[in-house]
Amino acid sequence: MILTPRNVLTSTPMEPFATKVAILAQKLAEILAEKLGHKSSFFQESCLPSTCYLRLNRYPPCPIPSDIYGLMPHTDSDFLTILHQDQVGGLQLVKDGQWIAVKPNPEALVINIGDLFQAWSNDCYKSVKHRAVTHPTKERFSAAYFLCPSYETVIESCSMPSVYRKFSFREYRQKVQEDVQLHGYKVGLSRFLV
Ligand SMILES: O=C(O)CCC(=O)C(=O)O
Ligand SMILES: [Fe+2]
Repeated sequence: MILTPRNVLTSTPMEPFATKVAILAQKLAEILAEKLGHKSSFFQESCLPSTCYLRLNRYPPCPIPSDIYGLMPHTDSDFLTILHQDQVGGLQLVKDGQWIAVKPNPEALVINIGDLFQAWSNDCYKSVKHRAVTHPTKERFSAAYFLCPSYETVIESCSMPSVYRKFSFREYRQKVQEDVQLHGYKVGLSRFLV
């Protein structure tokens, strides 16, 4: 289920969560930019309530979890993602070339760097490859908030020489879709190497 700020804010119990994570996402983006020496209003100007969204994931139990992913390995095509997961567990990420499980903690939020922050930071921050595996007997829920810019936003490295050529978010989404249709998987940032 995809919740945009419009439908989130009118009717669901997700409203307080959405409102809080939206503020948190902006703060985190600013802090991460500042760490690189950039005091920037870029994220506030380009990531608007209408361009960010919340995705509610439900993973039904699966009797053959080793054969079927809840969510295929991927990187997120945004600046950053704030993820809340329940106590079941299933999120895994690649660290030093190995898949590792993220210990589930419903009291904590997981922050994932997305492709756009990697490009903007000129590879200082890396978007993390992750996946969700299923559980043989338990249903699992997670909620992910994606800090995304408008399609017109141009992503340009904050330092030189730039690893990636500049591109609009629209161009990025189109390339991802094209690759998925053509090859069955997302290629991602390497398509935009200089
Ligand atoms: O459910 C999870 O743990 C991961 C969700 C996720 O990666 C996504 O929605 O992009
Ligand atoms: Fe993801």
